[in-house]
Amino acid sequence: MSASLPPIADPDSQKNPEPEREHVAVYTEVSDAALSEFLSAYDIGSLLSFKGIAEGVENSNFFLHTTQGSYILTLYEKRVREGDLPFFIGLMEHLSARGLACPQPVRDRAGTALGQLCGRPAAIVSFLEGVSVKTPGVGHCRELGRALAELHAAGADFGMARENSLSVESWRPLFAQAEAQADSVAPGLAERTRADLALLETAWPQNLPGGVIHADLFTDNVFFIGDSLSGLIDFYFACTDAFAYDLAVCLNAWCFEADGRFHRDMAAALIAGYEAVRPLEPAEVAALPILCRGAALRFMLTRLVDWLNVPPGALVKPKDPREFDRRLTFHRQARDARDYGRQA
Ligand SMILES: Nc1ncnc2c1ncn2[C@@H]1O[C@H](COP(=O)(O)OP(=O)(O)O)[C@@H](O)[C@H]1O
Ligand SMILES: N[C@@H](CCOP(=O)(O)O)C(=O)O
Repeated sequence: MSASLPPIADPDSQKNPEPEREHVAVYTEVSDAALSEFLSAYDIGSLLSFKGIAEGVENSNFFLHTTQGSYILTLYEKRVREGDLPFFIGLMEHLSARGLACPQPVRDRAGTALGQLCGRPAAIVSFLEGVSVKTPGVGHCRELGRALAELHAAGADFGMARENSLSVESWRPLFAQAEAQADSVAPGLAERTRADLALLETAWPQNLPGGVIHADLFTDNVFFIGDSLSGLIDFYFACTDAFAYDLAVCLNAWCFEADGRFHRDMAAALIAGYEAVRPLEPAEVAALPILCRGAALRFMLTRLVDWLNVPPGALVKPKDPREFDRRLTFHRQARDARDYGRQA
């Protein structure tokens, strides 16, 4: 399947951002015969229906309804390193066994949770009820903060580790791929990014409390039923890093408008929800502004590289790097955690 994209390096073409997910993100077609053979290894009943899911960027996802229930089938596409899959699958198994509302991988009769389908690594996970919120409020942020701290606690005795391949050391090489064209996306972006990189590489905090983090807990990866958080999905950026960095990712993802306006009340609720479960240590509180600035730069850079490198026939419209350029304007002037709504 293919879809045409607007010219990507023309900022005016996206002055009024359109919905970000307008293309079907199913990269691998799965035939009935291939699916039947794949499912014959599992004890999940017989197939009632099967449908590709448009949302999502990285992988091909399908809803599966069987006589025993609902599931998600994921075919892992090229951007996910195959060697990382045991970490992701093992982590979801671990967290769901600890009671966290996240997808639970389903093992086949041989006890394996990772198989092969249509030439791709593939897994079936439990279906989570709920919907993601497009315009979160204070209550959602408080719930999110709680769930994030619960995730950090539940991951404490997980036996595997995975380096954060998108942490500070990766940002300069990422920027090198985009530097020459950065100013065509936003005037002055290259110079601003050079200055941010220089500062962050010097000031990036080390030795903060850490463990397993989600690292991509944006609104599309969190489900709610009514006002209650019902599940966390998409663990495919999860890694071992500072807990407070995960909080910084969430502050960026949940507490800003696309135009850069900051919602202090939502940030305060997010931090308070987190601290109701796991109080931050003084070093984490002190590091919050720099962590938020780094998290914003990380998403600006990955978006920028994608924006400038849309492959022919791409199925998914790239996300706008300028949203994070605008957030960086806020982070550059933040002095301490009080600017993010944390009570002193
Ligand atoms: N366990 C799940 N339960 C319910 N829906 C899911 C589940 N996993 C994925 N989905 C659906 O599939 C979509 C894409 O999943 P996601 O993991 O975000 O894909 P990608 O890694 O490709 O971005 C989600 O927005 C959601 O609608
Ligand atoms: N959250 C990232 C992009 C990753 O997309 P996801 O669908 O895998 O969460 C961003 O906003 O840049």
